[in-house]
Amino acid sequence: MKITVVGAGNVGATLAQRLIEKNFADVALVDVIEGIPQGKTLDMRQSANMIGFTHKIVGSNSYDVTSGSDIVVITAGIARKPGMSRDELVGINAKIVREVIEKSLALSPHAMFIIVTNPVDTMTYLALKVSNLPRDRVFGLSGVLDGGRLAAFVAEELNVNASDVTPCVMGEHGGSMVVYPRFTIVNGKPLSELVDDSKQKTLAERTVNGGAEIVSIMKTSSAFYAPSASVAHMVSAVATDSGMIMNCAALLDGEYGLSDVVIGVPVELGRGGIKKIVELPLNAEELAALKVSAEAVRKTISALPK
Ligand SMILES: NC(=O)c1ccc[n+]([C@@H]2O[C@H](COP(=O)([O-])OP(=O)(O)OC[C@H]3O[C@@H](n4cnc5c(N)ncnc54)[C@H](O)[C@@H]3O)[C@@H](O)[C@H]2O)c1
Ligand SMILES: O=C(O)C[C@H](O)C(=O)O
Repeated sequence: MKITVVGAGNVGATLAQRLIEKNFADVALVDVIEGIPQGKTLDMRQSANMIGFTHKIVGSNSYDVTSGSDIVVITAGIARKPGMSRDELVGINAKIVREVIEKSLALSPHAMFIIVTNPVDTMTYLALKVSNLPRDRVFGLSGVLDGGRLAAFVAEELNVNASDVTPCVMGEHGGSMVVYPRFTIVNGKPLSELVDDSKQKTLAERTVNGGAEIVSIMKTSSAFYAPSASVAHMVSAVATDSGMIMNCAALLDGEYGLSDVVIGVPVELGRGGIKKIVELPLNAEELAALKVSAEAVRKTISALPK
């Protein structure tokens, strides 16, 4: 297997490290900044003796090294600064994502694309349009990360391990994201039965603001450890054909009564990408919140440069 990561910044380089350390694929890392992907991958190669990986990792400013990739992860782009919303990045990042898709698809026509660049739902929609690929091969990082945050906060609140929590966060990777306590399971029990409404609200609010909280603390960068771990988790599901259900930014075609919009929904991941979109039995209030979220994404999609 061969995986390309485009963007050798915080998320991209950390992801490349996580992937090569998993040792199930060769990795190519590409960036526009001269020397950065080359230097970072040389550095990683010099850890093979201690870590024990045997696959190859290369870095370049040219797409030649990406040829024949099975998976291309796009992390190239600008990250927000304190006080900004992810949507403010739409114009600048759309140009970058368009260029990356065109260049990488030309050399890896059978690849699937995992989009990380923000605003991710809209960038995934753009990637689908530019590539003209089916929706099973183009999807984005959202609910795995947002769910990871919810799991961390629930674990702190209930004094359990984060891995005891199966979180459920759907919708936009943005201000209208929806946390579903009825579908968030802690050691077999729904979160809605374990904490009162007010605590559920607090946990949901912290999750929705999870990215902004980190930006406001770090000031010069946004999150990258949990984001890179989330993408590595998604890539592993594809590589091992696990069929694991993960919440990803996916194009809807009638599911949840929505079409021609990308939002976070549970999907079954395996070889070939999205095997199936899972429709949870949402009640009227839960479904209404998802529809509001889809409208927020549609608004950002309408701001894409023509
Ligand atoms: N979807 C999510 O959940 C999620 C999570 C974390 C970060 N993000 C987003 O991912 C993106 C990257 O975040 P980061 O923290 O790694 O930023 P970063 O600034 O550390 O790295 C971005 C890299 O992209 C490179 N780049 C820019 N234009 C390029 C191009 N045309 N071709 C190739 N490389 C190019 C830059 O040189 C830089 O090295 C941001 O848009 C951020 O908001 C999304
Ligand atoms: O918050 C950001 O801008 C980066 C990313 O989307 C995140 O949620 O950490």
